[in-house]
Amino acid sequence: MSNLLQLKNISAGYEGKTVLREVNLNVNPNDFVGIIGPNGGGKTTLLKVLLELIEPYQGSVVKKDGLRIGYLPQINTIDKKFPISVKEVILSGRHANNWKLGSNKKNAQKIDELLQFVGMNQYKDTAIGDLSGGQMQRIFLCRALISNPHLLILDEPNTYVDKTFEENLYNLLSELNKDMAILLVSHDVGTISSMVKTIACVNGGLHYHESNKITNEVLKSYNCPIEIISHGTVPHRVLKTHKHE
Ligand SMILES: Nc1ncnc2c1ncn2[C@@H]1O[C@H](COP(=O)(O)OP(=O)(O)OP(=O)(O)O)[C@@H](O)[C@H]1O
Repeated sequence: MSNLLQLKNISAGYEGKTVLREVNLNVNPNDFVGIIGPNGGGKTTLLKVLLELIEPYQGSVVKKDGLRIGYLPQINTIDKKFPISVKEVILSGRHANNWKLGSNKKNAQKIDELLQFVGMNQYKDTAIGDLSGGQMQRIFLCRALISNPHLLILDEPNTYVDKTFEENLYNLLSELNKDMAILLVSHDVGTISSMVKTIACVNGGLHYHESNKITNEVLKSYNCPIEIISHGTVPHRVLKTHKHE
């Protein structure tokens, strides 16, 4: 198959409660899909299904043979007190894909290359807990990349990233997208629209839009009145006053 990955008619949730209903999604090489949706809409659950961290109630996940996935989790799920160095965190990404780089020398070279890529060479031996949220996120990006993935999955990568690195991150992602497909979960609807190629709205079901234009129709699947405004080069979103049922 030419798809990297297919979700076929997936329903999934927790303890018998359904969060995702009849979701279909195809991911092809060089796709760049922005995943948006309201809080609790099931975006992270969708990623867990893709990563086979939870088993769906119904449907199947079909992966291309040998598919390697790099995953950057939401940083608030990470225990900052975990006693492990930057270098060790990056290396731990190899195991996620059973990916062997060979000699220690090759590992060290690859780590240096990745740290250079995110501008953090001097932090190789620092304890992960001593980094700021933004720095930690960059290290977890290196971890996601160490196995040369075909598909990179990012859950809210811009939550902690400082403004100076944010633009840098988007440049890095468009560079990476030349070699790999990217799925990016973000609340920042405006930013997502300027970077991604297509949009998936996840709100129990999944609505796929073959374009990166955020139209009224896309926003309707959010069930919140959102307006996008542009401020210099960084678009913002505005929520009008509204009540959730
Ligand atoms: N481990 C869990 N056990 C039970 N319920 C869960 C678990 N994880 C998530 N949920 C519930 O599943 C629903 C979807 O959560 P999920 O984290 O997938 O949403 P999300 O779209 O990623 O939200 P957010 O934008 O807030 O990150 C929520 O109602 C949440 O409370």
